[in-house]
Amino acid sequence: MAELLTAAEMRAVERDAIASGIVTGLELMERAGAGVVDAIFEEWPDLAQGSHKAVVLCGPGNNGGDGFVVARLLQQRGWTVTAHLMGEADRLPPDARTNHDLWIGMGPCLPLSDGSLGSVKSLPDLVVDALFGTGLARPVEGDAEFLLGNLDTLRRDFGVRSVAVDIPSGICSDSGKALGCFPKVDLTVSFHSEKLGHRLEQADTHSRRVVVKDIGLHHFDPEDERHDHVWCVEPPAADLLDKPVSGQKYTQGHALVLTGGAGRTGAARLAAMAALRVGAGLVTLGVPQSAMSEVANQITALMMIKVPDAETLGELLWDTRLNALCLGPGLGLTDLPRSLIATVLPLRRPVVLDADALSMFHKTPAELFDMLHEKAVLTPHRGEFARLFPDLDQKLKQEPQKGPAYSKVDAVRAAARRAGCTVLLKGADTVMAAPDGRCSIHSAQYDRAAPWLATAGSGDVLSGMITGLMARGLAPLTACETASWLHTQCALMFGPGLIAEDIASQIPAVLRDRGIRTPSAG
Ligand SMILES: NC(=O)C1=CN([C@@H]2O[C@H](COP(=O)(O)OP(=O)(O)OC[C@H]3O[C@@H](n4cnc5c(N)ncnc54)[C@H](O)[C@@H]3O)[C@@H](O)[C@H]2O)[C@@H](O)CC1
Ligand SMILES: [K+]
Repeated sequence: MAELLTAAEMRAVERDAIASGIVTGLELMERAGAGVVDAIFEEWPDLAQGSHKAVVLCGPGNNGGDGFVVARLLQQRGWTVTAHLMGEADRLPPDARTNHDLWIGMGPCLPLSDGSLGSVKSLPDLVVDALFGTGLARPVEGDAEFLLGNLDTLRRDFGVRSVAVDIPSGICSDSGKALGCFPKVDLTVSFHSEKLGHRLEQADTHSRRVVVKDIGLHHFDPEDERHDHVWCVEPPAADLLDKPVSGQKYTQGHALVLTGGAGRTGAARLAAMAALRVGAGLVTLGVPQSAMSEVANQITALMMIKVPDAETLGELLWDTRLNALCLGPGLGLTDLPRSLIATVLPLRRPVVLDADALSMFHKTPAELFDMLHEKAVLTPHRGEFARLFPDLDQKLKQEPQKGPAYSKVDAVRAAARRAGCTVLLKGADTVMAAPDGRCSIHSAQYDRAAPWLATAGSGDVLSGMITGLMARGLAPLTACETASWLHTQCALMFGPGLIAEDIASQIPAVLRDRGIRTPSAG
């Protein structure tokens, strides 16, 4: 998986490299600027030919320094470039100052003003946003705010292209939140690794695309035992999803999904089908008396068993082959579900709690947390998260006044620690964390945007996938990562018109696509 860095981690990587003597800050800045120019020409090959006009907006820190490198390299390609500096050249940090001084020997450097983007009669072909990067500390105001706000209009109405250096200015690189205003750019070019802010919140609304340019720094090792890095979920390895050729159904686990009463069993059936499709050997629905005939009429490969009360469930779970459970989808909010949960959790078996199983504890979250354990997974959407962790949700909601802002990663890590289990907070930026601090983000954004996944029952399918993967023996966080990727991939494979029933039906195609062998090929 690919690392996602905070600003502090990025600074530490840079500091270590400079201290070791393998590179200087000035060399890193040169590589960063050259990376931006390469990315511009890769994105728009027509700009690589001939002479064009660029405006480079340079801020008061090293992001601005990168901007001066870009200005110089474009000018050397025969472009007409104007740089605009926010603040005083004397106050630039040393490497940025050096690049500023190199630039003023080559072309104009004007103070940043509300006219920096030119007039309708003299618009540039390209605007480079190098105002703020990982050092954004407070909301953007004044002329910078005005200019950034205009970039989208220039793109839409006049075809002016825009590129952000490192991150669109105004977006906090640790949280993805806007501090004041933010631009909408065509392309963002970051360095070394993506930052959290490229994946959190509505990241793909401020940049249509992000590319990362290598600047010769050291990457973290995914096998590193340290728990403080955040990882971006990537496609799971085929052998994680494949089944052993000689296996029989019990080697792949037996999941139990509990349904609600009559008329409310659809959500659990969706979850159960998803658990079966991701490869659990057997999946049984635990059904109250009132819903027995409804469920019996709807299932074929799934099995069912009557679970009228907590006592029956307790007896059923003497069978330790029932090795993963799912409670919540359509379960209801009465006393019965509460007693079912109180029966399941002390057994410390892998379990997913979703939907009603979360909401029913909104007045007494501590009661739930006391029962949870490290094999449990909570899969709240934002509303359910707010009910269980109101203080964390409140912090997350607050409009930030300084950077780095409190992020979804901070909130989900705190939630996992408090609950003592893995927590997965759903969204286009799904954040999942284990109680020991390990954390990943699955991003259904940019070229993996899957808006059709926002459909009734979609979350139930995700819970079922996690349950099925845990039945197959995956650890909770790995099951969450794998399921989030599969869930989105199924939606992308199906395309527009997707409803919840379609998601799990795409799993075979997704598995084939991942290179999972068919028996005949084995
Ligand atoms: N850390 C690294 O390894 C590298 C960093 N590089 C560049 O350096 C950038 C980080 O540089 P800096 O740490 O100097 O940070 P920035 O250049 O992002 O900004 C910091 C400066 O902006 C001011 N500032 C922050 N928010 C403001 C606001 N809202 N209004 C007005 N002024 C504000 C700060 O007081 C400070 O002067 C990266 O984003 C990247 O572009 C690259 O040169 C490559 C290597
Ligand atoms: K920027």
